[in-house]
Amino acid sequence: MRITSKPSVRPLGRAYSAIPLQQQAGRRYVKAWGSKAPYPLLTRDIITDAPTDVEYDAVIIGGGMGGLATAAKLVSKGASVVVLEKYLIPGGSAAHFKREGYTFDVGSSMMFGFGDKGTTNLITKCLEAVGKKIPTVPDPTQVVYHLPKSSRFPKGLEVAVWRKYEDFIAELTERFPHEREGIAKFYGECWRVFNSLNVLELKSLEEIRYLMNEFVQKPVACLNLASLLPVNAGDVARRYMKDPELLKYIDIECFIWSTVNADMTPMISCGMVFCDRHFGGINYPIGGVGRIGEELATGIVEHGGHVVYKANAKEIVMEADAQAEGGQRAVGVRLADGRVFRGKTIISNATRWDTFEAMIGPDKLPESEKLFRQRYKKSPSFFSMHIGVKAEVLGDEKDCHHVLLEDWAKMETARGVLFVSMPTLLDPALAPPGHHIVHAFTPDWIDNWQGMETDEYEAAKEKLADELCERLEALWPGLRAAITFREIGTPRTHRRYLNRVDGTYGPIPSRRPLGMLSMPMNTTDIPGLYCVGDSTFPGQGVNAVVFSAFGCAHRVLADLGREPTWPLLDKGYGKLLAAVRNAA
Ligand SMILES: NC(=O)c1ccc[n+]([C@@H]2O[C@H](COP(=O)([O-])OP(=O)(O)OC[C@H]3O[C@@H](n4cnc5c(N)ncnc54)[C@H](O)[C@@H]3O)[C@@H](O)[C@H]2O)c1
Ligand SMILES: CC(C)=CCC/C(C)=C/C=C/C(C)=C/C=C/C(C)=C/C=C/C=C(C)/C=C/C=C(C)/C=C/C=C(\C)CCC=C(C)C
Repeated sequence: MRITSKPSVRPLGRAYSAIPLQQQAGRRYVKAWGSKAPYPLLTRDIITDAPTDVEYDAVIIGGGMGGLATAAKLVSKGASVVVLEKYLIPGGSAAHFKREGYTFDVGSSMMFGFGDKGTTNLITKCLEAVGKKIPTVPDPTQVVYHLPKSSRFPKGLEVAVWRKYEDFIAELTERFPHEREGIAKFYGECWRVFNSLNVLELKSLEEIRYLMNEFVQKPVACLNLASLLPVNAGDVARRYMKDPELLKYIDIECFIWSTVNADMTPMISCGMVFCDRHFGGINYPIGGVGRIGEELATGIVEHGGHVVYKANAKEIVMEADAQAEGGQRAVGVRLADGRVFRGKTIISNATRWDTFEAMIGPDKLPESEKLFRQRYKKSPSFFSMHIGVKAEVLGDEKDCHHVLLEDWAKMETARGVLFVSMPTLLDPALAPPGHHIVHAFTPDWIDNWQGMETDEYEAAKEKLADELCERLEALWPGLRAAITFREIGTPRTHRRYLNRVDGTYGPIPSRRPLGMLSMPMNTTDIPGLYCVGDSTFPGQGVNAVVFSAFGCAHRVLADLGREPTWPLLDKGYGKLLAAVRNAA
């Protein structure tokens, strides 16, 4: 057994440079190693420059899903765009990396938004914007829960969330037969949300002309959503269900994607997640999650945009502007190497903390940002193990995603919930023949990893990884002995390679929120500066971040005069929206 302990995200390894290069879309690509499929993967031969003597319509800091999806929508409308990515590959926390024949997803492998109907299939739609499509494999389940033992469930509560809604409801009702009606009503409310979302054209809620049109054309859907904006899932769940164990189940249903319990989770997000998994389904992109970012980056370049790697944004350049509120405007981005990219608009895909504190200055925080920091705090990061195992240890396992929790009291504590993704059950070419990938991760705080000497840090990583492997053995006995490769990442790894302060995955409410009302959208109090990604409405998750990108691109296009708007009304509406958000 070979166990290594290296950072989980690094440049593509040496093995890949030996593979014959293909020229595609003006860039260099290699064929994926160990696979016959023609997946293009960026090599180290990457693009590191773009013109600095022009003013772009948009300069985007960060090539995560938020930045790339915004760029894709903008270039598809003819805007000139440059994406500045600090790292060597596109995709951010939704990228992938290769080791010894394995293609590992950096984050989890559970992909929403890949459906082929409705309006909420946002990943399909943003790929389409730049003429791309990725084949996917349907996941038979979203997730299988392995939850704590109790007097009613002496072996533990196990629930599979089947792709087919009726199968899932039948399984949950079988576990809680006395709550048949409540279960149907709660998930029925989720469908009311989803069906409303799934008829709207999803664009910027900060643009009045679009919003009024949607209200006129789909009044019932819009009123439904408006009434649910301040509502949290826990309140709706308790309205219909009484069994404390079932309510805990609803908590973990929310926790696995919001990292908070149902009382802190907005009902609209809940409706989106709990129904899209059955409507569009969970679908895995063949070749790995990182294919999404790669295809988007290629499409952006094909549409005349630029994606620049090794571009470390250090400062958002401001200039005096008598027309702008506050007298200053964001006009460019200065990189660590001194280059300045100027733009009519500047969009940051970095977290709010990395954007405002690090690139503008903690002493220049607008009031709205101070308020945001009182209401939201950084979500935990993750401790993650990317493991290669001999295939036989998984037996006849079919389900890609599992969640393990042995004690309800630990659900919201560090290292409590253990998440598992095994994407090779859907795309075997991601591992060498006869092997599978087991990616196990658990929420963790950076504080647990600070102030350690290197040896102590390495030993702590190995110790925790061993403990998690032991927990996995409850489901797959013999797993430890079947490991052929193991690579460990801590919150420090996430901070370092994803440029996220404390390794956080975005904001979580620090007090009970009014649903989504107080989440900031894409505009900021700094004229010319927009934010996109998981620290904007509606929060964490690839599909959520892509929605934030659709909103951002639409708002920017309206401000550039490339989408119709009603300027006077629009301005007043923007102010009203900000006032409601700040008061919420
Ligand atoms: N469903 C899933 O399984 C899954 C998997 C992975 C990720 N996710 C979600 O994706 C979301 C993240 O998406 P996102 O787009 O908001 O963020 P991201 O972290 O993925 O992307 C941000 C990008 O900005 C870059 N960046 C940061 N600072 C920079 C700087 N100063 N200069 C240049 N580049 C810089 C980073 O390198 C990164 O590529 C997370 O919330 C997570 O929940 C979900
Ligand atoms: C006035 C105003 C403002 C308004 C009016 C009314 C209206 C019209 C409204 C509207 C609204 C809207 C449109 C909204 C929207 C929303 C949305 C789209 C949302 C979305 C969401 C999503 C989400 C949240 C998602 C998420 C996901 C995730 C996070 C995932 C993750 C995963 C994981 C991590 C897990 C894993 C697991 C394992 C491995 C097991």
